[in-house]
Amino acid sequence: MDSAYGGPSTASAIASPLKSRFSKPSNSGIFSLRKFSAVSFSRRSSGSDFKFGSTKAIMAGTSTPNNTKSNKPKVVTGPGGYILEDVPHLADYIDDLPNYPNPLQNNPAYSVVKQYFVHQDDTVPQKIVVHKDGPRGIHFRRAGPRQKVYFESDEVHACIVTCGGLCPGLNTMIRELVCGLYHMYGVKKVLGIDGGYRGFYAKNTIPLNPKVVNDIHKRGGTILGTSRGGHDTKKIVDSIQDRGINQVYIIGGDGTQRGASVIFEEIRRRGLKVAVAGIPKTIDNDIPVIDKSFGFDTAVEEAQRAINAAHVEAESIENGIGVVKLMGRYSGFIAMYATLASRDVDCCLIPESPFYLEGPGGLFEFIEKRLKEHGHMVIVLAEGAGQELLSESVNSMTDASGNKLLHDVGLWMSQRIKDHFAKETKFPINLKYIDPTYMIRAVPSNASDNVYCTLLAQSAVHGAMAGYTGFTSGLVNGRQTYIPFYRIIEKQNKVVITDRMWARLLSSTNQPSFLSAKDVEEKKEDEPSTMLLDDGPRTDDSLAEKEMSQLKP
Ligand SMILES: Nc1ncnc2c1ncn2[C@@H]1O[C@H](COP(=O)(O)OP(=O)(O)OP(=O)(O)O)[C@@H](O)[C@H]1O
Ligand SMILES: O=P(O)(O)OC[C@H]1O[C@](O)(CO)[C@@H](O)[C@@H]1O
Ligand SMILES: [Mg+2]
Repeated sequence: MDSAYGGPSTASAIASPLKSRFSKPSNSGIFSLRKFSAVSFSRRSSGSDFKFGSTKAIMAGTSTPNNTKSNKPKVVTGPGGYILEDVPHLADYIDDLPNYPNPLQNNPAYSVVKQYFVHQDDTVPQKIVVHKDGPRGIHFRRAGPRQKVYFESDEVHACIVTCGGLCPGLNTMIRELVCGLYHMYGVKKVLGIDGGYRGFYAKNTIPLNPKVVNDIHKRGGTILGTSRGGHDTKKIVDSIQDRGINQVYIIGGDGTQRGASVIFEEIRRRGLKVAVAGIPKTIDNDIPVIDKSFGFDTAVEEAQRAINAAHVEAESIENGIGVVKLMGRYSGFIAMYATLASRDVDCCLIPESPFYLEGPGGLFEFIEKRLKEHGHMVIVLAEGAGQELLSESVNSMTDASGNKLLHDVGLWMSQRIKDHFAKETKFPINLKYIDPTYMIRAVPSNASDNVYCTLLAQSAVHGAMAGYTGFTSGLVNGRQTYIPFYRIIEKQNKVVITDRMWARLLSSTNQPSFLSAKDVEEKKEDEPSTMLLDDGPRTDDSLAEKEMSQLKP
């Protein structure tokens, strides 16, 4: 046990934060660079630096091939419009870094698995729907164990930190990282950072081992604690350096991944042999590129309970209306998926889809129509929906991380509906408002998220052991990948209301779209397509695509 900056501290000071939290109860889709092997192929043994025939390894934004000490995106191009947006490697900026055979090859559990090791050239396409003559597009490095590792097991000193809001699965993720490090690679030194980024320099650390984390996945929250704000890059990296930490696992949402990216840049600037791995966490599912974030499935499932209660209340009384508010600050994924899953919802309102209350085609008109048809209805709204309608009193306050604080749209909406039907139409309604937001976020992860956490955690460990750094471990088209930070932080994932998924929702609820034909045209021009389980064209991106086209002669 050690305290901030590595000094000793009393056991009780360290134990207390942990104690209090403890006391609460085959290759389809994979594109391989080997397909280019007809042309000459070579690779430096120490790093991830490509040179093969017609495929060029370059840093986007520069015209200098193999400029690996640059902090520009690492992009490899190949025939047919193939682009690999690669992740940094420690050997890119540390010369003569030794490598070692992966200890997993002596582990009976793994050595019997045929092709257990991922080929170093396996990559995963971001876009799986392609046209016959279209470019192959952007790919990411496939995650998984490599033949060679760049850390000896007893040299590794790992740390884990959880930042931002809670999300189902945080404890599972911590558990799987610890167990993955211990059981797969024999790593014995793993520290938990207490209370988010600020814990690097302001708090004590928590020693972690498989025994300590054994059943934490059964509890919601995070045994490490979390926080917003408090990111001081210099102090964090000083602390990493002072403690001799050489693998940093950072679990958090978009803000956290931004923080991880600047930590990585500072570590690279100092030339430290420290691998930085991000693991995307967010109940809102607002992180781009990845199929979905862990905890999202659990949130959608848990939301069903609230929607069901709202439905039971609404149908038990004349002209009953159940209003349920779900999380989703800027992205309405939970509301959209909970609505699609439940089938009891008559209207779903999300931040991406503007709506209005009064007049023809407005929400009040729709409510009256639905009540006359069915006698009851359920409205689900994401917390960020309709904030512009409350704009007389725009909330300019932010939380410690700089996220805008929102008004309670659920309460506001409920009152507006009550007022409208009481004063203006004299149409008697019975409205019940349910806000299950924090209850949903605080539950333990479900079975599917637990499995997902295992995959993400093990991929992150394999990546760090293999010397990759500055990456987020993420699922792309159902495959584990390593994604460079700049792709994860460049924008937020949002529901695209001109995509098929939102159209499916509209046809399922039969609610108005609140959009005119002109609005739809404008939206189509503005927006990329939805990233979650949608088979529409993925027209988002691309920093690299743009940069690559600028590089073309
Ligand atoms: N641009 C940034 N640079 C450095 N650190 C950042 C940046 N943005 C956010 N952070 C830090 O990341 C941490 C988490 O950020 P935030 O509170 O926005 O949550 P998040 O990771 O986005 O998760 P969620 O939104 O799902 O709750 C905070 O400690 C914050 O200070
Ligand atoms: O109240 P808190 O804990 O700061 O966070 C609330 C926010 O966190 C989120 O759950 C994202 O993690 C948002 O949906 C929500 O707006
Ligand atoms: Mg966020």
